[in-house]
Amino acid sequence: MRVAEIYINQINKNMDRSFDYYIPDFLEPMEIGLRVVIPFGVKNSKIDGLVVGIKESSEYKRLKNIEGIIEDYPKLNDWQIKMCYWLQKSYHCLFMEAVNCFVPSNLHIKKKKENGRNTYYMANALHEVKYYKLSGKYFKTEDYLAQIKSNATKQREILSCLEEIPVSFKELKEKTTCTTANLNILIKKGLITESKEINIRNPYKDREYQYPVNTLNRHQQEAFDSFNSYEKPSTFLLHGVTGSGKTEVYLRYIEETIKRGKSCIYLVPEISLTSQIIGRIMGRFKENIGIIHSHLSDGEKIDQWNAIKNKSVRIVLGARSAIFAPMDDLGLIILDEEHENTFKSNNRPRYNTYEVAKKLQEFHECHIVLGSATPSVSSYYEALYGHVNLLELPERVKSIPMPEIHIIDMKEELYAGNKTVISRKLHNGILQNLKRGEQTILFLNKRGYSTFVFCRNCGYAVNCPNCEISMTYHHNIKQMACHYCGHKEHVPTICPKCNSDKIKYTGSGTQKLEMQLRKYYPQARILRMDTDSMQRKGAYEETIDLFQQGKADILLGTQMVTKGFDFKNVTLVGVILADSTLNIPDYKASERTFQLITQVAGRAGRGDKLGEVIVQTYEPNHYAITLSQAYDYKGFYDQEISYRKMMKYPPFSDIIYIGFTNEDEVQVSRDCLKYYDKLYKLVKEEEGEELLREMYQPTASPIKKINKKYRWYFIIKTNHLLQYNSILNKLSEEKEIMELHSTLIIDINPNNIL
Ligand SMILES: Nc1ncnc2c1ncn2[C@@H]1O[C@H](COP(=O)(O)OP(=O)(O)OP(=O)(O)O)[C@@H](O)[C@H]1O
Ligand SMILES: [Zn+2]
Ligand SMILES: [Zn+2]
Repeated sequence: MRVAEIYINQINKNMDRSFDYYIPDFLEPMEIGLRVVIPFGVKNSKIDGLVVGIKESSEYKRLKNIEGIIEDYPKLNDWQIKMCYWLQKSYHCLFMEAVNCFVPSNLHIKKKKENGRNTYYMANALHEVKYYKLSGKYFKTEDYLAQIKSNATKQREILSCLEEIPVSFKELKEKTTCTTANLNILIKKGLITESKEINIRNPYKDREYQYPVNTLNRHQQEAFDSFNSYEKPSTFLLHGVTGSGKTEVYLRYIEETIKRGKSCIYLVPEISLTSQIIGRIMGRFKENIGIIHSHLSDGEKIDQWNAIKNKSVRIVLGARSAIFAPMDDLGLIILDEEHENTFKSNNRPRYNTYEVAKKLQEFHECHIVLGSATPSVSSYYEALYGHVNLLELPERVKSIPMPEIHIIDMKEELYAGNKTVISRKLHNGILQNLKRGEQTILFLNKRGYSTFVFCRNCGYAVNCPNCEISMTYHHNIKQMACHYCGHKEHVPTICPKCNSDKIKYTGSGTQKLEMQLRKYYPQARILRMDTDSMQRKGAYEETIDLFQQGKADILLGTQMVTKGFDFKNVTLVGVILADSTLNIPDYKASERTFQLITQVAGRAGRGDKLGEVIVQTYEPNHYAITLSQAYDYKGFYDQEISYRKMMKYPPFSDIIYIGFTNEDEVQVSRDCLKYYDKLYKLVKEEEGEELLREMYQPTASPIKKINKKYRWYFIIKTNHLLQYNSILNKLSEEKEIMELHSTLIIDINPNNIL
């Protein structure tokens, strides 16, 4: 018997290797990529696994046999298995965690007996519907009946009720008492035929969408022609100002790719998966679209998988996880709003979607298009000096002017006696807009009500007991909540430390802003959009629809309101406090601030009417603010890139974050230091001084504790990522490291290290 190498479907670092099993003859020809059921452990419990290799013999003795193959389970192709190994090694995850990116992991495996053998199938994949009809061999029902014994009552029953028009199994079941076994016998005898049809569970299928074709303007045409002139798989950065019609260009790229007989993946940040983008793409391409996001059930994922595999889906639209769609003939990957940090995964595997796309390019002849009004500094750098082709849309469609941006120094507001969070200019703007019936978007990067509750007498601040970070007061629940762990607490009326009753609330979040707006502008219809108000399913789409239809005057919210919206009647945008992103201790804080201001400003004046933007800040001279005011992307890029170069931040290095968490404060520091020492030794032995200099000392994390777990970390700022990755992989196989009590997190170029 031949031998199969099998990874067990379990997320367990001690099982992160393959196990050998015999392939019984009845399961030949076995293939790599199939899902099988095997006995495992002393109890021989049945468990499923993935075949990753097949060989003639094994170095181990007394192997167990594979029990069966799971029918209907998506088979992994060669390139997908290679991708899994690459993900495992590059992002330090378990092999099975990588596999789970490609296929649904929660299998409801069912067993059935067939010809005396166990066979397995998946209960989730029930939405594949089977149809039966008479085979067409004979003319009359009597002729069919003549082929079988008179005592085979069930078979006779089936034949009597079938015709040459297919009937679903469900319908057949209602009329007869047939079983699949009865049907299979009839199929074998050639009397009936079976066909399968996938009933795709697509919630968007029945909605009517339209997005008429726009004739490309000169810049769009150039971007389109340039893309078309590349034969070999290439990467592009489409840098187009807000409202320049990037979507239209993407849709043309897709159309072209489909024409060439290839398939497309269109990725957007999770939050932008709104009816707006879905409507545009469905409106243009109708049926052959699959929509993948993190809220799909496993059954729905399998449906999508099958539809992609049998080519009834040619375009996949989705958030970052859709990059793993099983397209064998991929021709194009689009990353819309490529600067968004949601393209980096914060869970294992902690992959970067763009890097995954580049890896896919090695297996498929596909183009990659990155698009943004505010490209990440790293992507733009690549476009200037690397292998990325820069395409530019420097103006808005129909030459609509960019809205004018005003900077308001909030210190001056205070001197002038204005103690509210709304400057006089913004106030007048809102009033005027209400009068004219035009819409306003207000952006504040903090949710909740008051962001800081403290005692004015002794300075005691209310912190989360689990996280050692200040809690935010939420007015709707009249409680304080921790934004890291969700812990809730009543606000003390008396200071627990000094018994004074001088408890003060400061700092303003979206909830408080909403209450203030309702007070100042009682006539206004106001909508709030943040993670608190968007918890209910469908709330997001509803809010956007209401605003789109003009049923509200003001939309206020967190980052959610800054992205991608194309509302023609918005003429005023206010940034309540630009500083909130600027003061985060992160090397990307300026970049993030520039992007947020530019993006939210870009929501104004997209129709016939002129737009205006008011940015409130305490740091009116910061370059991220002045250069966004001037719409000077290139100027911002130049300033930022020289700072990155001086500090050796990406793109001039990669940052490897190595963190530990543990409920025990002493243990976590000990484990972190131990790991650091081991790594230090290994790097010294294998690589030498140059790499050692790239390691920074371990320390407690800026947020010392989250969710009751203490945190320590160190970083490596490196130009030798590949060497480090292989050393880290080696280290994680060492017994001492595997036995550390603390949880280890390795994150390459993380979104943040707080
Ligand atoms: N060639 C064109 N002629 C006229 N209108 C166009 C053309 N191309 C696109 N549009 C329209 O212009 C508007 C803005 O386009 P789109 O939303 O694609 O901009 P964008 O570049 O993606 O902007 P943002 O980065 O702000 O999301 C849309 O309403 C779109 O239908
Ligand atoms: Zn006090
Ligand atoms: Zn907490």
